[in-house]
Amino acid sequence: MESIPSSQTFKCSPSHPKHVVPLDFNNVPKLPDSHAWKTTLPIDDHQLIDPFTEEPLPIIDLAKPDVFNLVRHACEKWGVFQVTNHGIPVSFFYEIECQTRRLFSLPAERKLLAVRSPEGFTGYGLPRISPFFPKLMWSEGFSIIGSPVEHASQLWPEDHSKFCEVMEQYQAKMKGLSEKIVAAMLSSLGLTHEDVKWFEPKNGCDQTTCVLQLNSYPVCPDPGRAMGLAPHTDSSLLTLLYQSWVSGLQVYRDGAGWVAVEPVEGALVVNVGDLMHIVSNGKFKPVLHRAVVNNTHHRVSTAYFYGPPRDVKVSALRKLIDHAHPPLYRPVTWKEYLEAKSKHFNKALESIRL
Ligand SMILES: O=C(O)CCC(=O)C(=O)O
Ligand SMILES: [Fe+2]
Repeated sequence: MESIPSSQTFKCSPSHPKHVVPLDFNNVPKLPDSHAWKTTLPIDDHQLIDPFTEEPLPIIDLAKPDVFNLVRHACEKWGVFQVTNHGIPVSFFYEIECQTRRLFSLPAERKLLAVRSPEGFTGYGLPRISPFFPKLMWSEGFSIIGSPVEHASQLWPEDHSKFCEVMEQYQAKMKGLSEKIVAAMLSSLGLTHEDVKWFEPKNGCDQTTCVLQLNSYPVCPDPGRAMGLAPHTDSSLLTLLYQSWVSGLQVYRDGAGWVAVEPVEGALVVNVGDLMHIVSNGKFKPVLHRAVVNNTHHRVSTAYFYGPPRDVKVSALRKLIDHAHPPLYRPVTWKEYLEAKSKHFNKALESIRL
């Protein structure tokens, strides 16, 4: 069984200049040294069930009557589950996948027209976690907050309206579903609407700034030595991930190693993020996950990072605190937490621990 490769060992000080652009993956016949990770990553060394409990990764039908129990179990034991019956038609996922593939199939020089600026949050570029690792990842991304029109018009001066329309519709659908799943997570802990008023829009004004991240993992000449996306937890309350039909996502189970999250048609993967861990006062675990690559299929995924309104201080919910369970972390806004993450990465939670 593979020991956990890097979440414990990677450096917390950025070792790359911040503004490095992705490779032109189509023109690299051999894995360059910059992208060859030291350890061979046995990509087949993962399992489909937890070998200790023999439990498969939970797939939860949101229309089931016992959904709260299932959600609570999944969030406490796994920090990740897949959802079906969520109300978003499969045809819509095909549209988002089609637009995502359309973007990443553009020639490298065109994608570079929409590159994310060093201080920016949106546009085309490397995975944001790249500075924390000694090697580069075999992937490229495109980040969207709200309307993607600014960068999309750089990619397709004449022909970006369909892309923008699909991306905006997708964000609206993901937001609605995220609200529903967060409510289910909190209800599963015995909390009511009254206990969690903070994630509702104030004065009719919605101040959430969720991020839609399109990921692309091109076909790789040496997948056993490359890394698609290095191990990390998400900084969100939760993340909704659509991973198309190509496998690649793996989650880490303590003592058991990496477990593959196999694509299920029409299902979405739900990751518990760091902020949900704070809100639940440690009851729900943020899932450590990574993406591996392959030498036959170009994989894409879309990750929607859902968080609280910008100015809200996130802290353990009052009903979850008592003498035996004091608050574990100091209150932080999403912005403050992202700053901690960009400085301390996998030690960010520790850095706000009380
Ligand atoms: O592509 C995947 O399966 C994982 C993506 C992911 O973890 C992320 O974008 O944070
Ligand atoms: Fe992630």
